[in-house]
Amino acid sequence: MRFSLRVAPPKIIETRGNGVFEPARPEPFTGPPRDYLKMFLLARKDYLSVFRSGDYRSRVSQMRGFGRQLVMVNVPEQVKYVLATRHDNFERKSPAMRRALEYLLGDGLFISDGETWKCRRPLVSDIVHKSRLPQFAGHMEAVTLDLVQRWQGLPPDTVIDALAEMGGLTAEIIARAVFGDDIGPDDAGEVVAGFTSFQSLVDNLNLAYVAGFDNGIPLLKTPRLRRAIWRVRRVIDRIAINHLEGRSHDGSMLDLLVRRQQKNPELGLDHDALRNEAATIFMAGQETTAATLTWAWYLLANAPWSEAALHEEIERVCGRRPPTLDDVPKLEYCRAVVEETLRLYPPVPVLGRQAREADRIGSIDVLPAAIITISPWLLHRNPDIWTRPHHFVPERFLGGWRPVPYSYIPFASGPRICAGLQFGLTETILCLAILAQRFTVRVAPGATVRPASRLTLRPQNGLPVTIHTR
Ligand code: HEM
Repeated sequence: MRFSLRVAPPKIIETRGNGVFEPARPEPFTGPPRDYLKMFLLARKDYLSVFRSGDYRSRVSQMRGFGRQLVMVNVPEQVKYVLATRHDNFERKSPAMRRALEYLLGDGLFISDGETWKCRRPLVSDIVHKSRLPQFAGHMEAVTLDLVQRWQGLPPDTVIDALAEMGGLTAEIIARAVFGDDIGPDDAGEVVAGFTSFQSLVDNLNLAYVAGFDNGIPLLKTPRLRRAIWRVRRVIDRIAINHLEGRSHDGSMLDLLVRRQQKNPELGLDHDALRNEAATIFMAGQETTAATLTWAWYLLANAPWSEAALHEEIERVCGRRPPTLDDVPKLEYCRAVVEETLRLYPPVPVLGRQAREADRIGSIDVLPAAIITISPWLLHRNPDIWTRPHHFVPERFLGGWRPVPYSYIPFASGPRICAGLQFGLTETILCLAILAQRFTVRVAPGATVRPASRLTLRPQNGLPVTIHTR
């Protein structure tokens, strides 16, 4: 008899018809409660496949094994408790997240904590601040209009991967904002491919934590992992070095960081720290917006009534001239599509934290070093909070309606809220409007869409689409 450690992924639920679209999601897990091996094997590849239907409801629950405690929080008030009220006790990322990203990001803001995070957070928030949006929006508009030209030259019915296309688009935008440089499609493609391969190689879980190491242990650097890291870092390092050696003064984010350090040497940002922060902003800002745009195309392609409302709004607000930053506040429906996309497919579907000290969340006593997970995926589909939780209904975000506090957190919340929230939201709305004005996007016949959560939530095998000029 052959013993295999492979487990079949869950089936996908996806329904459409009569003006209703329920987009792809995995069937809830139904295995026995203590089938830890199966759950472990599934979670390594995709967290979403171990959620049971009960996990979607409002509750704080826990699992214990090998002396370790995993607490899952799916109640808005308790989400507030963890992310805001007791931030000091829960600010630290889970060992799995820290270990998964440390080779790429070093001590960059996304995975740092304690004094390093406290010192760098105001610095990074300042250089990506919304007051700088007019400068960044110039890059967003220019790069998207280049893509319009490229798509116009595609032979009819060419099948392309929307995830790779959106990855290239957002890589060029964020590269120009962070490095002030045009990295060009080849280097952008290299970064996107490197990060895709990196994601497929790192585990969602760090087994060493379960074996008693509170901080997990570093990942094994296999030749494939080394190569994936090298592909990303080679591009980022080359551009960063130009700045660090004083060859670029262009008002880019890295340029500002270098100047802040020169003015305030007590910040102690050495060469590596500057490069790590630049790489962090690049990675945090590229992958998330690319995934959001990709999911938005998938949703619109399957909801023609929503696509028509979007086209009508763009025409009413902009006529035939390309949308710009000034139009963004008027593109209310477009914003609603993006907000609903972030509800259904939050690019960071699981926020993992580690308790410093003992604490109490709801009625559960939390042990030091316990892992706390808050899943925007579960929270955003909680039937106790949302009506039609699995359906695509952008209209719910119209007319100034706002969700229950701490029930909608695609950018997290509290002191560690996404530093690039305004950048990311504006970029997604603007790119979507510019492209949707000129094209409709259709999912290629026969393509199956399977959402899979590794570091970010993306369609597992990309999103094959055809592009049609309007
Ligand atoms: C749709 C787009 C985006 C989404 C959904 C998103 C989401 C998030 C989330 C959920 C976190 C917190 C993760 C955690 O607590 O574990 C985060 C952190 C962060 N994001 Fe974003 N992000 C987006 C775009 C951006 C952009 C465009 C930038 C930069 C220009 C950026 C920079 C950062 C940084 C630096 C952090 C770390 C903040 C800290 O730990 O203090 N993000 N983002």
